[in-house]
Amino acid sequence: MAEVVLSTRGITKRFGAVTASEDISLDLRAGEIHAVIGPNGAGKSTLIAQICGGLAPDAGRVEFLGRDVTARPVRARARMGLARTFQISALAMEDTVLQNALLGALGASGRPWRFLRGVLTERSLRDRAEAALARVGLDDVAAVRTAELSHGQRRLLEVAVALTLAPRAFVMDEPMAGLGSEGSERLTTLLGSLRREAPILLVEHDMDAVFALADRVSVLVYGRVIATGTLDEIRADPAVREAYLGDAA
Ligand SMILES: Nc1ncnc2c1ncn2[C@@H]1O[C@H](COP(=O)(O)OP(=O)(O)OP(=O)(O)O)[C@@H](O)[C@H]1O
Repeated sequence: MAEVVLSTRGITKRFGAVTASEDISLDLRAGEIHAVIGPNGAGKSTLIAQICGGLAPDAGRVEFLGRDVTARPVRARARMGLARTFQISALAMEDTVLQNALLGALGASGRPWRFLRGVLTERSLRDRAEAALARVGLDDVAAVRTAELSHGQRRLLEVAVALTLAPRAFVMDEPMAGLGSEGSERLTTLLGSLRREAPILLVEHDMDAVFALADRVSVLVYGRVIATGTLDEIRADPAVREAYLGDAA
């Protein structure tokens, strides 16, 4: 079986009376896209926040590249190669496409932000940013202000920013949200090829994308993983059919 790159073990998080994550153990293996699906409020965002370091679990641990990273902050995990894309865009809209990619490359280099001005002329960072833009097909709009991009292009730029980290794993929070069919097809093709570079934990509502991309799926309901398996296993699982997919599955 492929190496486990990222995992949670018994992650639990409570907000008052609500248990948003209950004893969640998940693995992301080399080469795979592992989708996490679940209805609104199932606890997907809370899970991602604990995996990426924005929220500390009440119990359990997160391991990345064989290390316990539970106590490490977001930036430390990012520098290890844990690349996250956001549900709500974190791009600087007034900056150009290339500048956004450079900011990602600078963050990955671990250097302080005051070196930003020098970055525009520094070859290695520029190369890294330009390579990431080419990888997602945005090299021809590198000089364009990010605010002028279409929604779909911004999603691609987010992936490019994540790529500048030289990622060892991606965590993607609803990358298909708000995309039309052309945008989703383009992003689906890109994500399908990215799994060879680094595995993807894909939190996604768009079931077409999940069915097209996922090697395995975990179904989250009321903070618990009720099933993990291949698409066929998930489709056939009676608990999943009842709780989430309904008879249409
Ligand atoms: N900071 C918080 N304080 C209190 N309750 C919270 C907090 N964050 C999340 N919750 C609760 O935890 C549960 C899980 O929320 P979460 O946002 O993780 O779900 P989700 O699956 O990401 O939902 P969606 O698909 O709507 O984004 C919900 O009942 C939510 O109200």
